[in-house]
Amino acid sequence: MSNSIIRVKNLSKQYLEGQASGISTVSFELAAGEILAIIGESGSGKSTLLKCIYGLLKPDSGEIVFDNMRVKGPDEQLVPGHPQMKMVTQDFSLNIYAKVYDNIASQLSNTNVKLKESKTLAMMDQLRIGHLRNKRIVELSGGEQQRVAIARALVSDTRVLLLDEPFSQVDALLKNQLRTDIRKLVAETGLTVVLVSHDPSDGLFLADQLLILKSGLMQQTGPPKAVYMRPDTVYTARLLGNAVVLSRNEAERIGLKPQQEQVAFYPEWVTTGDSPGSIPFTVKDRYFKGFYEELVLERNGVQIRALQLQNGKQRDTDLIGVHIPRFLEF
Ligand SMILES: Nc1ncnc2c1ncn2[C@@H]1O[C@H](COP(=O)(O)OP(=O)(O)OP(=O)(O)O)[C@@H](O)[C@H]1O
Repeated sequence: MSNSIIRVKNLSKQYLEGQASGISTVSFELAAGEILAIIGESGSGKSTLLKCIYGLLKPDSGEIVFDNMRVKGPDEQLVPGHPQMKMVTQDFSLNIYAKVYDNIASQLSNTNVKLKESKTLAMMDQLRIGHLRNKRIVELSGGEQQRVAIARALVSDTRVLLLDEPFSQVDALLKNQLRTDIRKLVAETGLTVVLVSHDPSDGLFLADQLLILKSGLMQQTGPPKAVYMRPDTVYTARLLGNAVVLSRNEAERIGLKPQQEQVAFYPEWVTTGDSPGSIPFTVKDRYFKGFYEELVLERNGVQIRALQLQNGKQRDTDLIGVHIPRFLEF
């Protein structure tokens, strides 16, 4: 990748000698203006990787290169990392008694007061927090504080923004708005973003690239749609789409004919209804989820899950015809 702004090569960081904790030989490249989402279950090493990229943690081996310059760790310089790379953590690290404007403006030097003011106001406009200018941080909601923290991180000509669980403190509606705002910001400014989330939908919606971590090891990277549709491992299929995973024997008991030892499919790949060739399953449970319903289905002692749109056409029957047109093999 010729225009990559961040290159991470064989990065390893173990906290305890001889024990698997931290990350091991992680490598990736990220082009300027792209969003990378690091996704993995709890304890998989997401924060460790982000802290190493930011320069907060000294890796045991490997390197991080920002714009062709090696990022220096905490043992090498007083303020580690790179000045054009900023991180927003879950606690936002804002001065809670100071006003919104001052929290943001404090990131800029006083040598040109007019420029300082115009940059701060422009950044506040971009993040739609201009009306909060004179409010103190303690008077803001979690979502508003999130916007201030991002504005604060970006105001000083930042080129790479690192976000640690950026949506953990906001409700679903606000989360959608913030995710859309971040995408817009990246499209308008060419900003590069690396975000860590335990919620795969953040990565699927926002990212240009996903990096899947398991126990500190990289499982797969690639564009969200490609990784979702062709996961390399059962772990990734479960993580991204809560896939149904069956052994070969179980798969055969519900009429599938796999070649490999494990089969996985997403619940939305299962079609229900009495189409030709469908196989009858017993409906064990129905979970109302709003615009769709999740069904737990059983045949020959094997349970699977399927989704049904709540469009008024579905019937509340105990037996249902099932067709599984596509499945993955591992
Ligand atoms: N300071 C530390 N000392 C010892 N072990 C640590 C330290 N920080 C993290 N670890 C261990 O390293 C592993 C990765 O932790 P990390 O915080 O990077 O995971 P994570 O994917 O960000 O988890 P979560 O989603 O729960 O925040 C875990 O096993 C964790 O217990």
